[in-house]
Amino acid sequence: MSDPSPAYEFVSRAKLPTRFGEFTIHGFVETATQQEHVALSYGTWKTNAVVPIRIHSECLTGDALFSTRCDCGFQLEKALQNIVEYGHGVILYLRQEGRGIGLLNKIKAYSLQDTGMDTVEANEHLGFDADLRDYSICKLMLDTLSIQNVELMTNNPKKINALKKMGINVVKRKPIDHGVTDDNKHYLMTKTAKLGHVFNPDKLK
Ligand SMILES: Nc1nc2c(ncn2[C@@H]2O[C@H](COP(=O)(O)OP(=O)(O)OP(=O)(O)O)[C@@H](O)[C@H]2O)c(=O)[nH]1
Repeated sequence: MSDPSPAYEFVSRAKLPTRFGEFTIHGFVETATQQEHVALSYGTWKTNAVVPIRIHSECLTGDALFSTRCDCGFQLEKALQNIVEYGHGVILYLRQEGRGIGLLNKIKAYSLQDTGMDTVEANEHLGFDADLRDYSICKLMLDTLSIQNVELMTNNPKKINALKKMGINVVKRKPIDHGVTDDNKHYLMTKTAKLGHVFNPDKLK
């Protein structure tokens, strides 16, 4: 009997010079949905090294359109800088916009937040769970990049648990609490109170 088709596949890689330094971009696809994801790697490492990584969920508004409603763009920039300063590392950029509800639903959720709901209430009002993300593609990405041990840049314990469950050794968490603005303070407080995020309370004053 032939093997069932894999859930995810590596497709191709290429150089990606950026404002921060020269990365390599690695493309992956989810076979069932054809959803595309990328990993950005910088530098080299030995297989058993502890590699600094960030798992970053797509946020078109923050990552590409300079929105200050969230901290996403600031975190992405800081992670790229950290990796270049460190000399090597990886961003796993997952195309799970709006914590998995998609761009247009995120705009609907923003619209509800403009009327006073918080980020969790808005998702639920639209009929979604607060967080629909799935991190399983990270295993193929990390295997493809020969990474077993990581230092994870995050404030989100769910990402740590997801990596541990897939057998990745999370040696350390590096907080990434950059980019607090008057526009996103309430959002970050809600994530801390309702979504389990670990955030330095002094930064939210
Ligand atoms: N539904 C919804 N999604 C949002 C909102 N604001 C930002 N997002 C999405 O939230 C996700 C944030 O992703 P990340 O920054 O990787 O994840 P995180 O859970 O904040 O964890 P860390 O940043 O690693 O601490 C992105 O997919 C954004 O598009 C919002 O108000 N509603």
